[in-house]
Amino acid sequence: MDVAPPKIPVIQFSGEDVENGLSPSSGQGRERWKVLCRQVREACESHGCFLLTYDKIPTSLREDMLVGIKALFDLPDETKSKYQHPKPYRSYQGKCPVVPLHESFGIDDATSFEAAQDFIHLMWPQGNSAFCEILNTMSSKMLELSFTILGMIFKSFGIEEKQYEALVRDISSILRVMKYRVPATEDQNLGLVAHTDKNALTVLCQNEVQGLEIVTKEGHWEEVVVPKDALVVIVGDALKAWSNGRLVAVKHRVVMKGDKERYSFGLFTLPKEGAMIEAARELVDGEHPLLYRPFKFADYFSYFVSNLSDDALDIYAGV
Ligand SMILES: O=C(O)CCC(=O)C(=O)O
Ligand SMILES: [Fe+2]
Repeated sequence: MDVAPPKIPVIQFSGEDVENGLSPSSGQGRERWKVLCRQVREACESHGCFLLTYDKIPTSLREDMLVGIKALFDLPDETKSKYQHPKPYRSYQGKCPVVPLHESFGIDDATSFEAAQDFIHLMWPQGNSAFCEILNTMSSKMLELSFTILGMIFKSFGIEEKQYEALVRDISSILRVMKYRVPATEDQNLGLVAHTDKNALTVLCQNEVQGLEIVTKEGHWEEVVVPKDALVVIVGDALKAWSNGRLVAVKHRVVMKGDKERYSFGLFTLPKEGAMIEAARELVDGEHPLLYRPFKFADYFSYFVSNLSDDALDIYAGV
């Protein structure tokens, strides 16, 4: 008898759950919050990702964002190519031979109005204040959500508040927006090559076109069927190292099927330039010996960019 593969966990919480969980006055709310924190941690331990429905990122904002992104990719190649950045994974990337279906931009700290404005101004010199506002609001909401999720993981591991505060101080973000074209032939349907995210935590949002796949613990590719209103949360290498390998940095890719273009965007939280990643003391003991030496995230990232190895974290920081 075939055993159905374990399903990717779906977790639901609301802005009210977050408030109740953190407010000192609500006993019941705090209990529910504890359960949610455990669900989040367990999903990150068992799958390295989960699907989330969360009402503080309204559907209308998601829709406006997707409309704006489509208009962005509809700009002439010449305009899009003006976005060049010295750091990897930011500059406009289009029709690269390895992933010809994929186009993307990466905007550092789009949560700052000035950064969002600079980007918009380069793409639309005549102005596009409506999309600037949407991009900035969406990034800020996604960053706040990322901090909430990181806080939930810390709480569930029983890690002191001070360490969480230090992590938050040391985090910045990149907003990446992506388009995947419809493949001309079925054998050329790879939208994005298999990889683990190098950053701490990724929160992804997509249009109705599915395509994301993850490698299960059993080593099989499994499609992530994302419900219409859900977000996808993915653990990256930095968080895996910080958790001393307790959380899984799940390998994933995008495979295009059907005849519709896929649009997605993700908020990637990552340690700031110069920040160190060091396994939390509470997560290292006799049963869980230290797996990764302390390292500077930026150095690890440079190492990855020049080697592009699948097991970069183990090779670079494994003890
Ligand atoms: O488009 C997607 O849903 C996935 C994107 C992704 O995995 C990435 O940019 O790292
Ligand atoms: Fe990814």
